[in-house]
Amino acid sequence: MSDTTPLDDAQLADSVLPAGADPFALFEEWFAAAQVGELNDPNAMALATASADGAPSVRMVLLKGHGAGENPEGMGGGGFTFFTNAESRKGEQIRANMQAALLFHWKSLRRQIRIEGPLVEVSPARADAYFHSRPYKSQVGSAASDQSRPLAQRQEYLDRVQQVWAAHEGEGQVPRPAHWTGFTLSPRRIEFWIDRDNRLHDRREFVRDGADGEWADTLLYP
Ligand SMILES: Cc1cc2nc3c(=O)[nH]c(=O)nc-3n(C[C@H](O)[C@H](O)[C@H](O)COP(=O)(O)O)c2cc1C
Ligand SMILES: Cc1ncc(COP(=O)(O)O)c(CN)c1O
Repeated sequence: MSDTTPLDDAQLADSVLPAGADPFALFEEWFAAAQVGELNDPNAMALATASADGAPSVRMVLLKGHGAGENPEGMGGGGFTFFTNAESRKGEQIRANMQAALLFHWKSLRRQIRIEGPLVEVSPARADAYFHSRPYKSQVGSAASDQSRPLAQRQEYLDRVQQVWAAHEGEGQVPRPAHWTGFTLSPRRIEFWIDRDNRLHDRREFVRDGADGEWADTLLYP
């Protein structure tokens, strides 16, 4: 027989996602909690892109810049930035269709954030700065990788790694490959989801028309 004990006060409590909140501020709050509560890569997020004809694909990337202070190509309005090889599969999809969706799921916190909007490439100066802030080993690994293209055998990649390593060891940094860059998602929709007992979850979405638009928010049925 099913459990028919009455819902308790915690389950019947109102939403913990305040109406009229600033979604960037709420993101910062949850992201800070994830730094403490999530074991590995609290900045890991799924990045969904789609081909020109609308076929979606998704993979994990790391968030490397975020918040109201992000300034996608001078349009302002904040954003969420990741870096990648623009000649990869995702890079080709982004070139064909400059929009994406991001998903954070912090399992230990039982929280999810979904973010959607157009993408803007970061400036070459910012891509350089981020690329050179990475450890030498990571610079080498990225520069030697034709990300997402077929590799006949792993040794081929390892040989390229050795070559790039030796070529730039003296300077201690690798020139950034022109195709290694970053993109900032300018959010048009941000949704916060928090687990509540018995699947009586709590969701609030924030939407705006443009990078300089006002946020409007509403609760959603879980
Ligand atoms: C936790 C995690 C973080 C990752 N971060 C990145 C990243 O920031 N940039 C990146 O290009 N690939 C990253 N990767 C690898 C991608 O998931 C993916 O394998 C790669 O970018 C190729 O994707 P594509 O073929 O769709 O272009 C990460 C993988 C994991 C599991
Ligand atoms: C291929 C690749 N590129 C980039 C990153 C992002 O991390 P970082 O820039 O800190 O190396 C990762 C992290 N797993 C990765 O696997």
